[in-house]
Amino acid sequence: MTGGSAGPTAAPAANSRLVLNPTSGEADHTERVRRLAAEHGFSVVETERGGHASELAAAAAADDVDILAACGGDGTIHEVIQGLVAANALEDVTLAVIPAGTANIYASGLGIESVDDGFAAARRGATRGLDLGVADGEPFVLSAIAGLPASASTSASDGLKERIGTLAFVIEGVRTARQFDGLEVAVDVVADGEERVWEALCLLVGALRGFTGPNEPSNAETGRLEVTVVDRLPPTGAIAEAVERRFFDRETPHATTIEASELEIVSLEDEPVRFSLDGEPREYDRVEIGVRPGALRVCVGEAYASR
Ligand SMILES: Nc1ncnc2c1ncn2[C@@H]1O[C@H](COP(=O)(O)OP(=O)(O)OP(=O)(O)O)[C@@H](O)[C@H]1O
Repeated sequence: MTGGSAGPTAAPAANSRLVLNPTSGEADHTERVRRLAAEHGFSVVETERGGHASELAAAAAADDVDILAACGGDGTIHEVIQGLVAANALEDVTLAVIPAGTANIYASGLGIESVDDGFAAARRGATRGLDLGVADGEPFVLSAIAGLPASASTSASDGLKERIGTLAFVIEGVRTARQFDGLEVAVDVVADGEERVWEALCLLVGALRGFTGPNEPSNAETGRLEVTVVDRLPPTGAIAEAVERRFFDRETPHATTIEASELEIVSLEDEPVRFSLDGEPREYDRVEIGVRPGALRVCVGEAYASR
């Protein structure tokens, strides 16, 4: 029997590979994902250490893989995309996302809430070209946040992360804001061809707009970054306002939100600016942030299409 089109092996017929981070989330997904991957025609490569997912993604591109699935949390997706960008392979490879991490914010935004959803989306084959943020040459899919303690993005409790995703990172940042003195940066933003310069306390740059968690609409197809700049103010209150502005869409007097195609951030202090890039800590004395519109071809779930 050759099998009907409804069978799990019907698609993808292409050269499909899955990069599996066995340590993501509860680290109990490996066996099941391996079985489902085999059923869906994906060969599997496992990461052995931090950063390995980037190398495996670049190797997949070199092997002419058409559909590359990233199985893990947002950190794994971040690394896989880094590898594809480094290999200059974004145009040749379609990304599939199989959520198995603690925070699966990107998957949620794609309408993919489970491992099964991820494989179903890959099989369905509906794709979108989504915007990719770029900070100092490094791609990010969710956000670049400066002005929160470096630990904020990673210290939120797992339960909190699971429930409210990105917001947890920011709330944790606000909670621990007393531990830092504030950010002194100059922000130069190009929006609609006009240039604006701020001295800011806190900066939230989203590649995906309104990307607050499950059930929230997302839009990564504007070709623009959503930039929230918080004026210099006593830290805790100002950041809380930024959070309200960014995540609850409330008007706040000290935060400005604009859509921009590029921005430059320069530290006005002796030390570099600490960023959280998709939850990963980074430091820059000066950084250019831009966007590659529609650069990432991604399999989306049915929930995404219905938005
Ligand atoms: N085999 C491995 N052993 C240890 N760490 C690994 C391995 N493979 C990948 N990593 C690291 O795992 C992290 C990615 O975790 P991921 O986001 O997928 O899962 P997570 O459970 O959601 O993690 P987080 O708590 O950071 O959100 C990255 O920092 C990556 O470098």
